[in-house]
Amino acid sequence: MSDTLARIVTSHGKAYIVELNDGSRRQASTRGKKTDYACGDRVHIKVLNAEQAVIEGTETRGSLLYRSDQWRSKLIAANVTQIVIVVAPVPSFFDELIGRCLIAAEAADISPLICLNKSDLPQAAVARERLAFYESLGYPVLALSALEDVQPLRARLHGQTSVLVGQSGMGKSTLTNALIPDANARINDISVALDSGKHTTTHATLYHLDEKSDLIDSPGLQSFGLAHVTAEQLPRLMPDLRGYLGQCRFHNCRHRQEPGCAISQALAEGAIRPDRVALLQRLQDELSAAQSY
Ligand SMILES: Nc1nc2c(ncn2[C@@H]2O[C@H](COP(=O)(O)OP(=O)(O)OP(=O)(O)O)[C@@H](O)[C@H]2O)c(=O)[nH]1
Ligand SMILES: [Zn+2]
Repeated sequence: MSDTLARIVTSHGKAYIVELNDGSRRQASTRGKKTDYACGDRVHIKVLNAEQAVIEGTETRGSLLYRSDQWRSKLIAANVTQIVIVVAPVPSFFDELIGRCLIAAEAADISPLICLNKSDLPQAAVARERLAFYESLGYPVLALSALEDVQPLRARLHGQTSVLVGQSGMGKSTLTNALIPDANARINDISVALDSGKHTTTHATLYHLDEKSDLIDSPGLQSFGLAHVTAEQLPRLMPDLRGYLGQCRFHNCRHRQEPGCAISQALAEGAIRPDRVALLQRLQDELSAAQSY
């Protein structure tokens, strides 16, 4: 038995697969009831034999993505450096989801990339115009067609550990399959290896795109909540609102009906979009509800 470093490449309930530096893999379990490990975690393990290992602890994480709602929060991916928000002209995408993903990325200190897929469709021009707003906030937008060529995206994934997020129908699976041709087959192998007959739906898998680039795929990443952000933090995570912080008359301003609110004033003057203030207020309300549980 020896102590060594490894990376969690699959998490599936309490069962994990870890990859050692030599590229070999082991099924791994944790000590006791400890389950707060995530796909992408760099961990210390004790190798038991050619098939099995025990996870002893994790290295400090560069970032951590949660899936959270009012009631609970679950780790899904660690050490992610980039969130790719996949949108498409058809079906139409929601600014709400883009806004939430961008805030989550800011909160976790992960770079976001907005990827406009299906740019082969005629409706792509209108979608591009809608996305110009996010570009004006400083977020990169990449237009491509998963059916024609994923190379532009592959180039943007280089040197990163990325995750794809997006509404259903935007083309995440098509993109993933184009980037990792045998992804489905590998997921089946993993399910067989880890699933002892039970149905465990939450799993995340890390794929190597090349020596320096990884892609984490997780069904739980299609939408992730923001319950780990505080209501007060929110405007700081929105680049168009950030500049007004500290300018309201009251230091604990909630940016609603308060007199002397810099955000309300900017809204009245047309300097901020109404849907962005509406998103701020909706998230504030959701977070207050979650925190009172
Ligand atoms: N025209 C066009 N169609 C595409 C493109 N990429 C994906 N599609 C189509 O869009 C539909 C949805 O693609 P999926 O990859 O299943 O979308 P998804 O985001 O994984 O959706 P869920 O599985 O529901 O989460 C399919 O019919 C694809 O063939 C593209 O670049 N151009
Ligand atoms: Zn205010």
